[in-house]
This record gives sequence, structure tokens and C-alpha cells, in this order.
Amino acid sequence: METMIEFQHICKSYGTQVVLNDFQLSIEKGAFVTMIGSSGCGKTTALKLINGLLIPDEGTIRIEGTDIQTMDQNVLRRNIGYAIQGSVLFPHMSVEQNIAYVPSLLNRRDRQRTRDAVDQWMKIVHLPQELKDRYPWELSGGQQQRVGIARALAASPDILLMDEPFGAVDSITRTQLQKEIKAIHEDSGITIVFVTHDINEALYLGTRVLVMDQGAIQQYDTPDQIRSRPATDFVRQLISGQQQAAG
Ligand SMILES: Nc1ncnc2c1ncn2[C@@H]1O[C@H](COP(=O)(O)OP(=O)(O)OP(=O)(O)O)[C@@H](O)[C@H]1O
Repeated sequence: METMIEFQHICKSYGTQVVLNDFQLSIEKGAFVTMIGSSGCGKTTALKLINGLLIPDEGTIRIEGTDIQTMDQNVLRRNIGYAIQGSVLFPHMSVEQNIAYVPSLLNRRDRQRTRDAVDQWMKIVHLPQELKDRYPWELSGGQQQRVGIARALAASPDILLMDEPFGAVDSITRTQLQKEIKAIHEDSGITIVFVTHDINEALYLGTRVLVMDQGAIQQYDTPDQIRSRPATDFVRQLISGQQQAAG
């Protein structure tokens, strides 16, 4: 299997607080990795190191073998979609303009191509076409989240980073969005790294689940292995929470 993202001996501190210490992780191309762990254990930090929003104190991050520090940061970010909790849409732009943002940069001379791309992505994330001319404040939380995902995907990234993208929506919308993102992953073969606090979500979506505690990897395994062979007490506790929630 080809490696898409690799963390090699990564150290990252904020002031005197060490968050990641000799962190090592390899993510296969096409994987859907869900990251779960205690609050403050470094999940968001790990995510932001992938798209260069944060720079490691030590160690190297590689994407398809290339050290990201040596890459053009604009090219890097254009290849990596980023969707986070709550609305990160451009408030002064309509739904259509938000989704078209990157495609219109890429297809400067071909407006029809951009319009077609917007239509296509709105369909995929189940946004009715009549919402095209609305502004973010005229949308529900779930619709805003869908626009955010469509915008991230419309840039045709190889990698999609998602930081609790469904944290702020009701449970029915959340279940729908989970199904949609799972289908998008299966259809596109994109590599997804997804941070969540919800063990059910982590086990449902992930082809691999990364369980972290205090900057250390507790287990990195398939959902079946996490369920049947929890590697540490921390993982066992997470799973017992899942069984309670399910039962
Ligand atoms: N810019 C910053 N300056 C100082 N400390 C920070 C900064 N960003 C994060 N931290 C601290 O680093 C630790 C790791 O933060 P991070 O956001 O990566 O954790 P997380 O696992 O995503 O947490 P949560 O599950 O609560 O979202 C936390 O203790 C946090 O308070």
C-alpha cells in the first residue's frame, strides 16, 4: 500500500507544554482515518501540521514522500481540503460563490466548467439548488456544514482534513452527513483524516481508527480490531462507552 501522509519523529510544543513528542504515524493513500482521544491530547495540532498551518519543532511531515516544508505552501493547501466545526464560509459570498471559490481560480477562462462543478457538488452533499444565491446566515447549521464540505471538495483535493465537522449539528443531520461523507470517500478514493469526540462516529466512518491519549498513540487499527482487541485500558474504556451508547 502506498503511503499518503507520514509523520516522522514529530515534536510540537506550545511554550513549555509538549503536545506531541516523537509522534510517528503513517496514513495509507485512500484511507479514512478517524482520530479520537482525550481533550487536549493533540488531535487538532496533528491535523494542522499536515496542511502547514502549524510547523513542527522537530521531525518531518511527508506527503507522498515529499517533505512538506520543501513544497510551495499554496500548492500544498490547494491539495488539502480543510473542513472544521461551525461555519467557516465567506460571509459576504453566496453559497455558489463559496463553493466556486477554488474552481474559479483554476478554471479562470471556463466559467461554465465552474458552474457545472458547483451543481455537481451541491447534488453530492444534498443541497437543493435553490439555495445557491443565499448567504451563509440564511442557512441552517447543517446546510452551512454541507456548503463547507462542498467547498472543500470542489477544489478536488487529494486529502481532506476534517476537524469535528459534524459537532455543531443535530443528531439526525449528523447521521445523514456521516452517510454522505462515507459515500464520498468510497466513490472518490480521497484520503480523509477526521477528528471526532464520538467513538460511534470514529468506528462507523474510519477504515482505521487512531486512539490518542496525552500525545501518545494508544492504538491505530481497524474498527474491528479496536472493538475486539483494545490495546490499552484507555481504549477499553472508550469502547465500553460505545457499548453503553449503543445498548
Ligand atoms: N496556539 C496554542 N497556544 C498554546 N497552547 C495551545 C495552542 N493550541 C493548542 N494548545 C494546547 O495544546 C494542547 C493540544 O491542543 P489540541 O487542540 O491539539 O488538542 P485536541 O486533542 O484537538 O483537543 P480537543 O479534543 O479538546 O479539541 C491543549 O492542551 C491546548 O490547550
